[in-house]
Amino acid sequence: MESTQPPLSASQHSPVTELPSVHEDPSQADHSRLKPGAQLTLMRYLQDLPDAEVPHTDPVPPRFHTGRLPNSKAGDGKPRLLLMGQRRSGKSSISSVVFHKLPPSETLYLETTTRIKKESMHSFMDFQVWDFPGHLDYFDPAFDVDNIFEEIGALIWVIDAQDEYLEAIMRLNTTILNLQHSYPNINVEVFVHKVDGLSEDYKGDTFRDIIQRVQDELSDHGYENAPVSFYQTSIYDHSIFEAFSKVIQKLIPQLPTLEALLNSLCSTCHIEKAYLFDIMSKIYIATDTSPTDIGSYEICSDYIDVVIDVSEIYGWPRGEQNGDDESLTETGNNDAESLITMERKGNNYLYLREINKYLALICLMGDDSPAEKKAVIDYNVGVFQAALKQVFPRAERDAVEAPAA
Ligand SMILES: Nc1nc2c(ncn2[C@@H]2O[C@H](COP(=O)(O)OP(=O)(O)OP(=O)(O)O)[C@@H](O)[C@H]2O)c(=O)[nH]1
Repeated sequence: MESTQPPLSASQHSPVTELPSVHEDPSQADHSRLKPGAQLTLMRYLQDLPDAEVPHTDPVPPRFHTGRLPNSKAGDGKPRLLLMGQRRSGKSSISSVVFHKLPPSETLYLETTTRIKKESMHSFMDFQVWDFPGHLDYFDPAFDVDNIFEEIGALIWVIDAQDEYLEAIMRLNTTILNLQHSYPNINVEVFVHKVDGLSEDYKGDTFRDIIQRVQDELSDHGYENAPVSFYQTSIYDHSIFEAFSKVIQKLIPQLPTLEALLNSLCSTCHIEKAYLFDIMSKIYIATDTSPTDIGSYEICSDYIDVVIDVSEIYGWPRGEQNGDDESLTETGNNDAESLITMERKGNNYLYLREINKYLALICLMGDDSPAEKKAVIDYNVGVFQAALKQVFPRAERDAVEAPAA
């Protein structure tokens, strides 16, 4: 990794450790069991640059993940997140709250989905969200199953925890078993949803019961270690964003690189927790590897809301401001930054820096990170920002080509 600026440390002015190399996963090399479409992964969507392609026969592993699978064809399709589950389980509500900022209470007025609703999301990576009607039997011969599941990123199965869930589990298992031969690598993400209405004890019992039933039934059919993950979610708190963050993170091949960069930044600047947020959806696409607690995510997520609200009032059209100044057009915009104090078990600091058009870095700092270190933190975050440009070149290119209106 080439960096024009040597980084500084908050305590001693020593360089930040060099960016780690991330090698291609050899287990991904053999996909002969899969249908051609299933061989594609999200990587190729992420950085659709000609120079990001890695020839299959290249004996030298790339130093950084390139955003493309060696055997993938160049295409302009987008990875899909499929939202499936029983009627009224909350699929449309989830999509509306996370991606359209619909206030949760207004989901009461959402109409039943009668046909597959396909939406494209444009952010640091482009993807599609397909919202399925609850009653649909997609394994009916009338449906082109390959067309639905071919370029899928994740299958999100929503189960209403406040309702009778046995049939939902049965349909989920049927779907997993049907898919396992052709698409064994699909991530199945089960959202045990609407947990807001349940008592703590009942919530835990229901969650465990659902996991047990799904796993038992799958192993009865000889399918051990199915790639299924479970989350407790509700649109009335941050849990749905947290769950979506984890789903999306699995689709980002550069995640280990991002985590290593954030770890490095945290240790150099004495930051307790750092999140890289997708501003539009408030999904965090990476965080450092120190333990995450929902509380720190909530603080950061609320802070993004404040910053967005303020910038909507006082913001300016950045495209016009950039002019020809190369240092500005490189990142697509001026850096927006702020440092505020918060009363939360002492003097904690929140530091936000807009990284590019799509991403913002938010850091949570404890007592030992007072404002006087801000210059050093600024500098190191600048180094982090420069490194990120190499990890997500496409986001930068978009920011230059299509400045925000
Ligand atoms: N308590 C609670 N209610 C929720 C939650 N999410 C959704 N709901 C409610 O569940 C009801 C059904 O939500 P929808 O999003 O329409 O469900 P759907 O799965 O899209 O339904 P179909 O379109 O019929 O397949 C609505 O009244 C929502 O307000 C949640 O997290 N908690």
